[in-house]
Amino acid sequence: MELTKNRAVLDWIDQQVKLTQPDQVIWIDGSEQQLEALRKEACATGELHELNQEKLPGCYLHRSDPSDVARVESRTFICCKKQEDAGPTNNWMDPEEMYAKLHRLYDGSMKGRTMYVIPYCMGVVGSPFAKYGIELTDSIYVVLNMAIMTRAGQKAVPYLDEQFIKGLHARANLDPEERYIVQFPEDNVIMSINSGYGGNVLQGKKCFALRIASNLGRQEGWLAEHMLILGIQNPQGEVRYITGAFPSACGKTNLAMLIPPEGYQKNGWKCWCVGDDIAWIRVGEDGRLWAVNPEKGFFGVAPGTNAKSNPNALATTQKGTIFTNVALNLDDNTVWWEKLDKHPPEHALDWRGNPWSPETAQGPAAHPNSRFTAPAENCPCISPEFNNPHGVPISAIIFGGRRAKTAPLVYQSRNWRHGVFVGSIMASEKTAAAEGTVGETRRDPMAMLPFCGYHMADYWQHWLDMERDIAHPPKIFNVNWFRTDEKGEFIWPGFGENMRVVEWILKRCFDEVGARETEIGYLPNPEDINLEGIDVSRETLAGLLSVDRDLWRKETEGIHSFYAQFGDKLPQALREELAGLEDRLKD
Ligand SMILES: Nc1nc2c(ncn2[C@@H]2O[C@H](COP(=O)(O)OP(=O)(O)OP(=O)(O)O)[C@@H](O)[C@H]2O)c(=O)[nH]1
Ligand SMILES: O=C([O-])CC(=O)C(=O)O
Ligand SMILES: [Mn+2]
Repeated sequence: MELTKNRAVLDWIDQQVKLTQPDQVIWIDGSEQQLEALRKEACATGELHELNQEKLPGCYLHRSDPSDVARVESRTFICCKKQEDAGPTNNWMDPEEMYAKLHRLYDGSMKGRTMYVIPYCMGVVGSPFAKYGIELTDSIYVVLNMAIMTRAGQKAVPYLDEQFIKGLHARANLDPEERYIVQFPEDNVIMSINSGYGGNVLQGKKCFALRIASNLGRQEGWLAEHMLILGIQNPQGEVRYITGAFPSACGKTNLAMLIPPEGYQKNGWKCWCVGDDIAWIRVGEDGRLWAVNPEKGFFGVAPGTNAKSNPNALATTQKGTIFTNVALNLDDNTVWWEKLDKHPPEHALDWRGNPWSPETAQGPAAHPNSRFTAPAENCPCISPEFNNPHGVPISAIIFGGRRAKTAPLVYQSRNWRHGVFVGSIMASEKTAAAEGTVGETRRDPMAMLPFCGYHMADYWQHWLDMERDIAHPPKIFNVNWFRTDEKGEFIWPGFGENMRVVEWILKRCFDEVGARETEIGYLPNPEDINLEGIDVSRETLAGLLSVDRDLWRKETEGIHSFYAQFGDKLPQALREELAGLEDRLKD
């Protein structure tokens, strides 16, 4: 039954029904009863596998097509009227041409299938900062994931107005050559086809909350960012919030759920997770930046998650979770992935569904980009502010990536403008979160390369312009947990121990510690990072905090060639920041 009489909504749905020709149309009301019926149906068809309900209540396993396991950046398009508005880092096609192409692909694509209508809200329902959309999909997997990741169903319906975001997804025949993830920012339309993988087809996430929302943020004066939001409570009971932008699979979920080391806990430190992937950030009436997490769940990387690295994430996945492309432990009908524990299951099916055992293994049991979709409310450290419609005030913004060498453990930018520069030159070694060669270094400004829905240079200008409105800007930092030694091993223990760096960052924000000025920004005096209780010597730390002038000179060459593609559009402020850095690196 239709959940609304809103003509604009119904007319648009009618058009999509005519195009895709499903056998039936079902509105998702968000009720547990309806979702449970869909889970049953998906289990009957093999789309989901029910896991051990005693050990993992409400948990299911899904295997995607082996050709469809990560975001496909080469098939992701920003279709605005002028190519120049999409910029050199986005794929572009003329909207009319793209609509024509897509209409051919969607034509009759839902014949014999059901179209589900998912009304949903990004943000807290009814909040002045929330945004609403509808995703039409023929995939139960998408419905069940959207129900975890967004505030979906009846409750979003009264808020669907003229500006609602229109999304259409069809699995079609999963042909990788005809796979398209398309955003039309001028029409607030999202269309994805021939994929069933999360990041491509859970449209609330990257398509809406980043690519479309970054456009809305630019028009309306706010920022949509690929950032975690973390609250840190000190022994005095004050909670301070930081956001962090790291590229995909570079540690946002892990930092967002950080558990302070024992010594810190004894002294009364505690951390709270507000968000692990996306932050919508606005200037508050008090002149500070305030961040909300528009999502309601976590779509997190499974491999590497374990009781030691991220016990909060592991606990979050123990009920009501959908696992995608992990291994199935046949001994007790539970899940397994690399590094979950030391003992791989004796009898297992790998992520493709083929028999797998540690002795005969040809490859990993779980896909390196296998994921869990888990409700945020399961998280033991979920912030009491999680549902606060105004969000939380931000003291620091952290950028970071995987760099084996160049970037030190942490440094602070000189000011907002320099901080925007530091974000714009972010680089990281590629991970399995997207198609392509793992390990190659690529520039990923603000971790937004695949997610910025307009011209990257205009986006930097928007960041620079925001300064005018922020009376009390957060301080901006860069971190790198991933420096390696000669043997290629990580030098810094990372994970919970990153608290030591976060403490220094907060002290800087509240003028509680000094720093030394270097060519690239302010670095900690090594004695100011607490090393109590870890096996890291002062010398090792000094190494992690060193700035190799030769490497940085090479780095500036890389920045030049990266910046070159933006031509005249590159903000003058960033040109000047680069020149300043080069100057300071001269002998
Ligand atoms: N060495 C080291 N590895 C880390 C650290 N934090 C996270 N990782 C590893 O990085 C990988 C991805 O981490 P996540 O926290 O899931 O990454 P994310 O940024 O949330 O990724 P997306 O969901 O793709 O946006 C996992 O394999 C982690 O084990 C750290 O401090 N040190
Ligand atoms: O979108 C996805 O597939 C998961 C994600 O968070 C990312 O890749 O940054
Ligand atoms: Mn992400």
